[in-house]
Amino acid sequence: MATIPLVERELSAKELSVRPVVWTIAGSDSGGGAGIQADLLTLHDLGCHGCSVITALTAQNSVAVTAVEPVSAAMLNAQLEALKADLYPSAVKIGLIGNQQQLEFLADWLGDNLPGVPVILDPVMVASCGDGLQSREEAPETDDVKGKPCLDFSPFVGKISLITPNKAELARLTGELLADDDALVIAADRLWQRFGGSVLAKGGDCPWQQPRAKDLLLLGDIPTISPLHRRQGFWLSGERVATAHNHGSGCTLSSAIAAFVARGLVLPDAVLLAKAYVFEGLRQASAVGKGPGPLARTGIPESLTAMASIYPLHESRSHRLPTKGFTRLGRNLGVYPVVADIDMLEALLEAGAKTIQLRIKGEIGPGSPAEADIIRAIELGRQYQARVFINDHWRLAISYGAFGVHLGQEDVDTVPLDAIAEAGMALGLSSHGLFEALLALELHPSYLALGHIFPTTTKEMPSKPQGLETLALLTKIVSTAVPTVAIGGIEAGNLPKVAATGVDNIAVVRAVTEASDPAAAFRALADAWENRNAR
Ligand SMILES: Cc1ncc(COP(=O)(O)OP(=O)(O)O)c(N)n1
Ligand SMILES: Cc1ncsc1CCOP(=O)(O)O
Ligand SMILES: [Mg+2]
Repeated sequence: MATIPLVERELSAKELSVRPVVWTIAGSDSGGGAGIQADLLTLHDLGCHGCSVITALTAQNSVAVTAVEPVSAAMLNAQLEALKADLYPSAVKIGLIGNQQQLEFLADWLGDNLPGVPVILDPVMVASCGDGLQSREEAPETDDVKGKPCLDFSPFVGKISLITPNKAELARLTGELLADDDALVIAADRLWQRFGGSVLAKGGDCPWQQPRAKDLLLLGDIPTISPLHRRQGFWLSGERVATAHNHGSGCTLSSAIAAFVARGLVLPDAVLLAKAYVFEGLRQASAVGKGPGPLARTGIPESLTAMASIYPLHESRSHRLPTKGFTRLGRNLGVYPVVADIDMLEALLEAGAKTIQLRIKGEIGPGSPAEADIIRAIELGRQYQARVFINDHWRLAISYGAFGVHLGQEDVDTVPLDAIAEAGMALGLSSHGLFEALLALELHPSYLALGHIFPTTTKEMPSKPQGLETLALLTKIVSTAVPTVAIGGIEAGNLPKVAATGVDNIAVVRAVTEASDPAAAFRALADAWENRNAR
């Protein structure tokens, strides 16, 4: 099936026809900076086809909201039914809801008609110019952000994937007075417990967060992310952009999240990309009217500098950052076989492998044959002057002076990384998507594995295959910082397409281990990889 490339912005007519459909259910901003207008610009810019369900008309410009008029219940229903009949969505973003009656209707309608479709709810209550956006009787004018919520969002409980309140909205939704990060965490947690799904509590309007702004991401029980990160909280810390031109930033963020989710990214990856998109949009924003101007539309973010830094809420990995760095490697590691058998490891070294991994799963007892294999693999590495990585068994790797260790995300919280660095060893880390890649980068590994690219039977994976487009995007984002290794389902037939993503290296299991002649299969892959740019 043709898809729209995540990294190339020139789209062919065919690619345009495969844009995923995303609905924005929101208010019209006559000024063009926020609401439906911002959402449609965002969705188009991010390769989606945006459809709109208008909840309310607002008369506004860049300095004030002068009138708000909810559409009738019949009109709301007609828009939803028209779209459902022909333009079924891959994701839905909800912004301004005109009144309580609309809210209740929407919650029921979405539950009944779009089961399983991801819904991103931006609980819009106040425009960036400070004016309330619900009709007057719904939102009595007040400066007190702790006041009663304008709307009762409880009909959405259990029906949304993500809710994205800013500080003022979080305060109103929870009735909490928010004056510091501790209060923000408590309030976001309450919302999380109440709504299910995930919460992104935005910190841009938290005056105490200086010089960086931090959003709190509380992830729900998402089956397609690592169990390690389900029901966990993370701070996403980003540079504040000094600009007055931020009109529609919340709308842009939530519609960008919906766009990336519709394009198949898991929620935490979609949130990070959307945050980077808003960051770039703010950096390049300029005035249109007399007040705050709209964000620029700058396409899918590809730069590491636009990405937020991630810190687990309950534990900072930073204190485990080794003072000594891990061995630095050049970009080119050669085709990287991952094997469980010591004789095969030797045969592949003989065939010219310069980077190789011994991957023996399970406990290894002292004096066991598996321990002997690890010792032998390390010796062979010295003999053949190759980079031999030991998977998982870091104690043995340190004891016998291996070149390096390969660890998964689940290991980095328990393994003393200092000991690996102090031993002068290299560290390879796994990642399954952007969120994990950025988490891993905080530890400055020697290389970063990006997987799994294609379906694999070698290992049971909770995540979906990343595919070539995501691999290309991840490579663009991280490869300025670390050598990259693609893994998962890679073999001679798909090697040219993998090479075209720009990833630095490939790692393979079955393509070598299941070949009738593993050494010959390795040599053929190595030859194809070395000559990848010559074809
Ligand atoms: C090069 C390379 N990339 C990824 C992995 C996977 O490692 P991990 O996530 O620790 O899973 P296991 O291999 O331990 O099952 C790898 N081994 N090598
Ligand atoms: C260990 C591992 N980690 C991510 S994918 C994978 C297995 C890759 O094996 P194969 O090359 O046989 O698909
Ligand atoms: Mg492992």
